[in-house]
Parts: sequence; C-alpha cells; structure tokens
Amino acid sequence: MTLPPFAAGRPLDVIGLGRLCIDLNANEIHRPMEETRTFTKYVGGSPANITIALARLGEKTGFIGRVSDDQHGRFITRYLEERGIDTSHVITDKSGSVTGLAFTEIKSPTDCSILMYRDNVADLKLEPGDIDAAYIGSAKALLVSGTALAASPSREAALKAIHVARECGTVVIFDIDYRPYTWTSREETGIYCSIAAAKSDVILGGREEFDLLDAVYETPHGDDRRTAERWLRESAGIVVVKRGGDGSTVYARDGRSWTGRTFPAQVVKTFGAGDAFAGAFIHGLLHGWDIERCQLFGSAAASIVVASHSCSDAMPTAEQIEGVIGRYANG
Ligand SMILES: Nc1ncnc2c1ncn2[C@@H]1O[C@H](COP(=O)(O)OP(=O)(O)O)[C@@H](O)[C@H]1O
Ligand SMILES: O=C(O)C[C@@H](O)[C@H](O)C(=O)COP(=O)(O)O
Repeated sequence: MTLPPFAAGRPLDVIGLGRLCIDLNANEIHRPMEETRTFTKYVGGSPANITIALARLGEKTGFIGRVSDDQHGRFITRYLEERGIDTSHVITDKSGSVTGLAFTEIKSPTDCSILMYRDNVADLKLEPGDIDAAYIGSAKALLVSGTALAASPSREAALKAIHVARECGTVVIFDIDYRPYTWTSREETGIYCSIAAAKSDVILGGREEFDLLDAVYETPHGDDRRTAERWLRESAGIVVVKRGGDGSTVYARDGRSWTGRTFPAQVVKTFGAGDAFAGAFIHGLLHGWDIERCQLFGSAAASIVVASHSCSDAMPTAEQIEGVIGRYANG
C-alpha cells in the first residue's frame, strides 16, 4: 500500500481541519426548495462529517477550525464534544463571522442539490497562527478538506497544517471536497488543490474533482489510472477515485488497484455518501486493513447514510456497517 506508517502511541488518531457548518435538510422532500417549509438542523461540513464518522467508529479525534460566536457556533462545538471529539483547537471567531449554511433540496432520491450560504463564514477565517504543530504531531493523521483552501487566511492555514504534518510524521489525508460556491474559479481550485494533493499521502475525490486538478497540467482525460499515477508519483501512497452509485477505484503506488462495489440502499438523498465512505475507509486504514476491506467498509457506510435524512447524525457504527456487509455478503 506504501502509506507511511501511522505513528504509534499518539493520543489522537485523526484531526480534521476545515469546514464546521450547519446542514438544513428539507423535511418536505420530493419537491423543490421553493415549496419547502421546514428543515431539520444538523452539524455539517464535509471534514466535520468525516471526523464525526471516525468518532462514531471509535477513533480518537480532534478538529482544527473556527466557528461563529453565536448559537450556531456553540451548537457545533457542543455537538462535537458530546461525541468525544477534542475541541481544544476549535476557535470561536470574534470577527463577526457567521456559520456556513447548507440548505439541501431533495427533489427525488437521485435529484438532490445543496444551496450554500457562505459569505463571511467563520471556517474560512482560520489563520496560520491557529495551527499548532504539537497538536498535529499528537495525531496519527490529519484530514484536510479542499474547501479550506478556497480563501485566505484559511488557505494559508491549511497549507501550513499540511507542511507541519509532514514534518511531524503525521499522515496527510486530502479530500478534494470541491464546492464551487466558495472558489472564484475552477482554475483557482485546481491550482491550490494540486499544491495540497502533491503533499498528501492519501487523496480522495470524485472524477469531476480530479478533472479540476488534471486541468492544471493537461486537458482532462477522465482516465482514473492516469490521474492517480500523477499523484502517486508525488507523495500519495493511495488515491481514491469515487464514482457515486458506480462505486470507487483505489490506486496504490505499487501499481495495484481495486474497484469497489456499492450496496443496495433505499436512497433518501445522494449527498453524504462521500463523507461516510471516507470516514469508514480511513478507519480501515488506521487499523491496517487491506484496501479491499477498507473500500467495502466505506461503501457499506455510504449506503447507510444515503438512506438517511442526515449526514452527520446518520454516521454508522461498526456494527451497523458489518450488518450491511453481512446482509449482502453474497452479492
Ligand atoms: N446511491 C448510492 N447507493 C449506494 N452507495 C452509494 C450511492 N452513492 C454513492 N455510494 C457509495 O459512496 C461512495 C462515495 O459516493 P460519491 O457520491 O462518489 O461521493 P461524494 O458524495 O463525495 O460525491 C461511492 O463510491 C459508493 O461506494
Ligand atoms: O460539506 C458541506 O458543507 C455540506 C455537507 O455537510 C453535506 O452533508 C454534504 O454535502 C455531504 O457531502 P458529500 O458526502 O460529499 O456528499
């Protein structure tokens, strides 16, 4: 697999970095948001969701980020604490920033969209001075979301965190997590995410997200292996290309690859799959599982979350994931 070894004996397993937001998921589903009257509030933000997934699976987790100085910020911080996630480096931003909101529209199980309100959000106020090398060195892995690179000073903070992690022997996991609402251009996304990807040990992204990075170097070609080999020539030991309901393919530096299945699900909404997959996949890596099992675990976790109304709240336990795998073991 050619991942650097996870450092043993560290107090934390994974520290997430980036977006701590709120999902407002429509309660009246199968209609456009113009006809929605009520929403259910959940903690959101992909890196938050993945960290919550890892905590749910028993990993010792922490988070580096900023929250707004209001009820939403306190709700998020309390939610993390209630799930055993260390919040010593979750900073209350005092600049008058707000919490990012993700309004989700569920027109049908396969037609979902997210309306994001992200002006003056606290998560992008993260500063390089917030990055604590000793804290990052206390974890086996650092999970960085690409959206943390979308604006300064968060951009510089995230790049500093990656640099610090590499200096500390902390494995860097980069989830491209492209959200167009935050960036000024696709080119900007490709450039900054390429910088982060080149310094990461594990990279996760969808085909379209990798196209943004490929575009920095060549005309996007949609060839997963060719894309993965670019990053495997850099720092990556593992590249995961996610393809929605078509599953995923994982590429390793030694040339091996694995194409993973999906599990049947009564789909409520399509989003949340990637975060659930990532949390369970990373859990497997931390426990030294082979890639196939990591992938299977991730896919089963995703099938549970797409069948749920929420993302964060729905993140499954290992028992729930094993239950899905056992139920469909033969096909
Ligand atoms: N409709 C679905 N039913 C079951 N599993 C799914 C479904 N959509 C995605 N998955 C699983 O979740 C993984 C990640 O989903 P994907 O949609 O590619 O990520 P993202 O949400 O980040 O775009 C897929 O590789 C697959 O294993
Ligand atoms: O990342 C956000 O700000 C929105 C998420 O909280 C939301 O749950 C979602 O889109 C999940 O992302 P996905 O798992 O990549 O589909």
